[in-house]
Amino acid sequence: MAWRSNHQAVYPDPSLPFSSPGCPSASLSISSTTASSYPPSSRTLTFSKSIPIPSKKIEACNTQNKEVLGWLDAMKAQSPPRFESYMGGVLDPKAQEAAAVAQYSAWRASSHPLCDLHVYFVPKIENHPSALEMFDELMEEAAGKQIVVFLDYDGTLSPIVEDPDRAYMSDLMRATVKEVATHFPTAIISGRGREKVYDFVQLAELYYAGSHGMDIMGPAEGCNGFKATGTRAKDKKGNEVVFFQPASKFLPMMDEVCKLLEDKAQSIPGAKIEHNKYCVTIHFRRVKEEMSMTDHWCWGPLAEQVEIVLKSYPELQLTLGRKVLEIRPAIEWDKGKAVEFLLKSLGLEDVDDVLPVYLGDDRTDEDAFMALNDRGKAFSILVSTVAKSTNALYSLRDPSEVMTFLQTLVRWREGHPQSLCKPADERWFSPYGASL
Ligand SMILES: O=P(O)(O)OC[C@H]1O[C@H](O[C@H]2O[C@H](CO)[C@@H](O)[C@H](O)[C@H]2O)[C@H](O)[C@@H](O)[C@@H]1O
Repeated sequence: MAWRSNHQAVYPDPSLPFSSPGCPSASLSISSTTASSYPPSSRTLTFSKSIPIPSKKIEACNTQNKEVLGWLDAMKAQSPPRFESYMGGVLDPKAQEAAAVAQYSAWRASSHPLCDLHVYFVPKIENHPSALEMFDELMEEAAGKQIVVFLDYDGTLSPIVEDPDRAYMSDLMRATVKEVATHFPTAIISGRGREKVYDFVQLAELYYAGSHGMDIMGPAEGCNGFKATGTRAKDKKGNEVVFFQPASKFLPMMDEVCKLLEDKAQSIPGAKIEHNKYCVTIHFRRVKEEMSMTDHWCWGPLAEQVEIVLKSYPELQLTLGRKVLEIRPAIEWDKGKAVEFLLKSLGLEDVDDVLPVYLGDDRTDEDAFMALNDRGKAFSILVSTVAKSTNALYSLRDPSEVMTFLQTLVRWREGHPQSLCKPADERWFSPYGASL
């Protein structure tokens, strides 16, 4: 396993033409190995030291630390951005809304005049057509293949909410996912701890990969170089299951880091530290973005605390999500590797016979989109209400469209009982049916 010691944030989103207020924009530069494509395959982005940061923005973020400002700027790029015209200046609210609507419809149309035009707020846009509108075409590709479904949790199966402990999925979504799992091998791949995401989903029919894929429960036999290690157990059929945890030796370190951050965050209103086993998540969503007369704590000082802790742990790295910074082991393992691992473990790696479908909303899902793109035949679907730079080929707006898509997939499967999809592989079993 290759190790990385990397305290630069990975996957900031120099997204589209937009920059956000508050923290500096255009302060990121992509390293030479990655500049040709975004998101880059090696994911080592560096922050430019040369671009001056306006003092007003430094004040607003209440930090002068350029590295921290870079993190915050990249984190903000994950959220719906404000629209700035190329002529300079932020558009007024009505123009912003119009720009957002025009841009989004261009982004997810299968073809659109804006795609070929450079207009003042949309430079050029790649298409990520709606997976619902393209459904029939997609299913032509699926003919005769075993579909495997991979689902992210937050923002995909459950709507994004202020309190991460209350990110419930609806009963209808649960019933839909359950139906999906009766027809297709299905796995949930989440940044959350595996047990936590299972508590939300409560379905025994699925595979679960928590901590951004660093905590997988699956078949024990291992395959293609992945030696199955870890705690073993038996499922109901007597199949041996294994917990695959490539970062297991980091657990004491993650406990330590979580404790340190909890101590630091307790005096910061709105800050929340979430222990996701092999990943510690620092939530900014309920922290004031800028300092005010009454709030002396804001994003800048919280991020500075994160930096202080991170500096003492060279074996860990920082990643970004939707209003979260995350600290995780600097190992070469991510959601993309987890997808590959699961496909291999399930004997479903055959590119010609198997069609993986991955739905996710976050920067961390880009690793899975990239892995599937590398594989060739797969459907990668970004869930987003705004136009974003992504490796996904298709898009869906929100969890409600995700549910419609999954229901449509189930109905399609029911209408094609013989001609499509192989019978379930004997090795396909539910690890959560095991008495653990
Ligand atoms: O991989 P995922 O299943 O998408 O998990 C990614 C992170 O999701 C959660 O945070 C996000 O959702 C919260 C609830 O809606 C929201 O409050 C937060 O701002 C979002 O970033 C989860 O709490 C994190 O631990 C996951 O890493």
